[in-house]
Amino acid sequence: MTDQAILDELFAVIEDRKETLPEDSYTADLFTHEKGENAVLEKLGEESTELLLAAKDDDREEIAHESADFVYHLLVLLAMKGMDLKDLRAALRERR
Ligand SMILES: N=c1c2ncn([C@@H]3O[C@H](COP(=O)(O)OP(=O)(O)OP(=O)(O)O)[C@@H](O)[C@H]3O)c2ncn1[C@@H]1O[C@H](COP(=O)(O)O)[C@@H](O)[C@H]1O
Repeated sequence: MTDQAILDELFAVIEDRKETLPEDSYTADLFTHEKGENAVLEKLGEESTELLLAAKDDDREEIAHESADFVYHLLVLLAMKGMDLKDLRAALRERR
């Protein structure tokens, strides 16, 4: 993946997992979880807490790691809601 396009490429992989539901995919597990969307909502809660703790520790490596975990789960949530990165970009653009 190129750095510039990494979010779009990750989102495309997430959409593919949503469509094909491979057995060995963590992403597919989130889409088919018995808790429904609560599975990804709980992960977002956990990841945001882990991000806050990393920030409080001033641990830049951990901040980057937990931010990536959070963004990945955020993209899964957008895909679950039938939304995509265009919605996120549009919301950000409206604020400029
Ligand atoms: N970017 C991610 C990604 N980020 C986080 N995660 C998973 O999210 C979970 C995070 O939960 P936890 O914080 O509890 O994780 P942990 O293992 O306890 O520890 P840490 O991650 O906090 O160190 C872990 O299981 C990670 O593997 C991800 N799982 C998949 N992807 C990407 O999604 C795509 C599809 O992956 P599969 O669905 O696995 O095919 C691939 O491009 C992957 O790189």
